[in-house]
Amino acid sequence: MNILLIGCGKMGGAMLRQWVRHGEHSFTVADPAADDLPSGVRHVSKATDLPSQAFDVVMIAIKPQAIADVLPDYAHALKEDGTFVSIAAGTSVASLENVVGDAAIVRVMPNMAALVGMGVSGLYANARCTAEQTRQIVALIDQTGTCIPVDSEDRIDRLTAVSGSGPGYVFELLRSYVAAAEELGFDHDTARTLVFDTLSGTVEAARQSDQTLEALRNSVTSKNGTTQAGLSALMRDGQLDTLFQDTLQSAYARAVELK
Ligand SMILES: NC(=O)C1=CN([C@@H]2O[C@H](COP(=O)(O)OP(=O)(O)OC[C@H]3O[C@@H](n4cnc5c(N)ncnc54)[C@H](OP(=O)(O)O)[C@@H]3O)[C@@H](O)[C@H]2O)C=CC1
Ligand SMILES: O=C(O)[C@@H]1CCC=N1
Repeated sequence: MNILLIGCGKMGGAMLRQWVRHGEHSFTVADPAADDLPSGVRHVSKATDLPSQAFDVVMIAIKPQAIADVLPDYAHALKEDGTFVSIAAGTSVASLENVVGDAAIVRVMPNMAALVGMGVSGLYANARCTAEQTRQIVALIDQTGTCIPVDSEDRIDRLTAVSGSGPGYVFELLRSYVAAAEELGFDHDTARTLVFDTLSGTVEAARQSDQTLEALRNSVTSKNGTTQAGLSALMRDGQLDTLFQDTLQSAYARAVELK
């Protein structure tokens, strides 16, 4: 497919690098600020540099607040049977239709793990998308990690709170965990290795196990042992659950505000 990427910042740039690595599609980037693009990617800095109806996919990867101003200039570049794909948080299909009219529109919510080809994305296609258009976009997003199609737009906003914003929570957890390991006397590099390997090894063990997460936790918690002492400080009589619930609800509420 011939794909136009509007905005090539942190998220669009991460996905683009995976797509280029797969080598299946042609890309043009429209972003005045973009430099250091992968080789083979075309760059335009003005919408007027683009021919009409040249692209199978126009991918919107700018900030939600900029879409209404920027997208109208690029809408002419999509083929009549092409697909608009938006990765913007919140911005609804209805808001996008207000800008581009009645069109095939797919909302995708990726996450920053796409940087290493391990992203997880939700995908919602509006009623104007044919089965073939949806299949093509699912296959495209699969190249950045895992793609999970959902059948309601609200699911995309909920998924934004879980996995779209998820790397932000995980980076912060890692920062705090590493800082605590340093407080306990480890140098920074050793603290990073201990925490990162504990995290990634434990996630993999959980993925490969058929036991519940609660059973796995209990299996490493000796009665009156060190893990029990640590966990009772971490869980604080249910406050950890409340903290995660508040975190996800706050992110979801913001996605709804951005509609
Ligand atoms: N970051 C993340 O983890 C995730 C982000 N998203 C969504 O992805 C979108 C982009 O976010 P993110 O990559 O973080 O943001 P960035 O600011 O890193 O990227 C946006 C890019 O668009 C460029 N841009 C601004 N105006 C224009 C224009 N008129 N034409 C073309 N390009 C323009 C910006 O340039 P300049 O910097 O000069 O303004 C920048 O390079 C957002 O809608 C966000 O909701 C979704 C999931 C995860
Ligand atoms: O913080 C944001 O709004 C974007 C969308 C999901 C992750 N980052």
